[in-house]
Amino acid sequence: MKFSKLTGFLDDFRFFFFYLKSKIFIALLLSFSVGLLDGLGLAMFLPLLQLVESGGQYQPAEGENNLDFYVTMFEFLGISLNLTNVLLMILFFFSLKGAFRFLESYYTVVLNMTFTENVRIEAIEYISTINYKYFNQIDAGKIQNTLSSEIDRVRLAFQSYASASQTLLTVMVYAGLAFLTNPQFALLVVIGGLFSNLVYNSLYKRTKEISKGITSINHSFHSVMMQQIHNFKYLRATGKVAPYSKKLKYIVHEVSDGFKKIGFLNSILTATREPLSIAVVVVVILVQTTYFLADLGSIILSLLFFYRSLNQLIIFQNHWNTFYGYSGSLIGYKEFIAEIKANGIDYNKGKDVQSIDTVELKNASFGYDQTLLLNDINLKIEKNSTIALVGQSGSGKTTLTNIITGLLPLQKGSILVNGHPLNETNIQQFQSHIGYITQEPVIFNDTLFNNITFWDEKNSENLNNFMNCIKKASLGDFFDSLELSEDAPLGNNGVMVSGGQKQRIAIARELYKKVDLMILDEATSALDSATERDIQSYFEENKGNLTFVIIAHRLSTIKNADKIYLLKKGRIEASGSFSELQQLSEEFRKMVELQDFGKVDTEEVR
Ligand SMILES: Nc1ncnc2c1ncn2[C@@H]1O[C@H](COP(=O)(O)OP(=O)(O)OP(=O)(O)O)[C@@H](O)[C@H]1O
Repeated sequence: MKFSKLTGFLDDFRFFFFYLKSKIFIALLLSFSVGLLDGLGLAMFLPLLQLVESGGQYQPAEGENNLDFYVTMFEFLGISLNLTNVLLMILFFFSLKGAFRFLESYYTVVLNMTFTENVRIEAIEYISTINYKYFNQIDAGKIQNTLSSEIDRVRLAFQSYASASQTLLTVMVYAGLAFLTNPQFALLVVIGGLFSNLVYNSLYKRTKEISKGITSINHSFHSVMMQQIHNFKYLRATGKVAPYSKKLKYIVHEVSDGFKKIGFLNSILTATREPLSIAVVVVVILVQTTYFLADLGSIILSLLFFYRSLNQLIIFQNHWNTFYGYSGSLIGYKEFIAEIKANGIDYNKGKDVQSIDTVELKNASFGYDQTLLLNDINLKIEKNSTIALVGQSGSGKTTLTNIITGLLPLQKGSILVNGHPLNETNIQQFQSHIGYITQEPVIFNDTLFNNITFWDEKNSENLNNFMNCIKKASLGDFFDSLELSEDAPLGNNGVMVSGGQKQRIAIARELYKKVDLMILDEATSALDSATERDIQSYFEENKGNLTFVIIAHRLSTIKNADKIYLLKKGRIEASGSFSELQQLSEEFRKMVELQDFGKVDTEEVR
């Protein structure tokens, strides 16, 4: 094993040890015990052969035989070496080996499951720390693929690594016993092992390269597949399902080709190993019988150990190549976790937030790169006030709400929550007081009850609360029409409900949550006029009891806002009440005129 290989092996060991601690050593100890007990049992064949040879009376063999001490030890313990005792000892060692084999086998399952569980939990924890800015930039397919198939491949990598380590240890036990029996054999085992390793080295390298390739193709497969599902309606309606599927099929072929190549290399390894090891055994026998005059028992026993050792070596090499086959995923997973660590935030540290009273932005600037999308923003959101953000499409309204909710970090300036810097505040707690109703309502593939209560227990208090929110969000008629009432499923992305219903369900969820700060991002865009009026009147009723930040393209929604901010290219162009802004800003006046304000219309300013 070259030095770089050894450090690679130790690196992987460190990685697995991190998840399993001393469990790894227990598993290795069990494998060692199995090998040793097997060896001890086999070694009893030596006195057995000699007993048979000498007609029942044990006579230590003449010449080189390092296992004699073992036989003498039995005599020392007062166990006389007659045929019955030797046979009983053989039975004893192999029965004990059976018991240890059971422990080893079961413990290996425990080890695998503990590893998989710990890795999955770690991945879930790390994913929950990802900051939104990084999330916006990362390929969603990579996250999905890592969490599903890649983690599984990492599990398989560990499985083969553990099996390889266990068999390697057994190889060493047999080699050690062979060495004790006859050093020449041991030397030949080592030479044989090194020789076959040399032959297979390039195959290992190639397998590793292909495996890395498969991991990256798998990422793009998941990415393309997710997009197909996400945009299925569009693709179906515009006859683009088939051309898009072509992309997917191409990737499927590529993955399959990669696996075939690995399979081909594995087949070479499987097919050539036995002839190669037999060739080594033949040479060993020839050398032993021609040049060394060891006694027959010692030769047979050494060969037995030697052959077992080689067999184990074959198994080891198979596991090792399988490990290489999955090592691409292991590397990918390590890189993924390192990337997430570098882009993660501890959302649960900092000053506690019991409620949101004020949120203030001071000279706040933000950009994904050098280009600032928000520039020198100053605004203060007072408790129970309603502020509105207006401006043309792309002016920065959504980005500003992402800053207010702590989703995106500022590049310059500061954000204060209740007068305290947000970066020293417990963001998780702060966000738990925020309701967010977006242009695209978030619907989970679950029941109406779970969608609104976020999987709360279904007791009478929560059900009452749920029904109140249903009524307040004007979902009463919809609810009455449901055969399964609160248990009605909403389907994937809410396909079983209309756009307006989806938005009202999202509103009901925020009402149930009892928030301090409600962000409405064009919340009424999918509602019909009547429903819009209902929701509007709900906001009117709650105006003064709750803090609202409203992004509204329809100016009718915000005519009573306490303060309206007009955004232009990431800057606040003007601010004031509706009438103040009409006087202050030509642009706002035009927006009002364009919407023929006075009627509740449906046209949008974009
Ligand atoms: N993830 C992103 N990476 C880079 N630029 C982005 C990203 N998201 C938004 N932007 C850019 O930021 C600018 C402001 O976008 P934002 O969504 O805040 O505008 P908006 O006023 O809410 O628009 P609309 O009314 O159309 O929703 C746009 O120029 C947009 O291209």
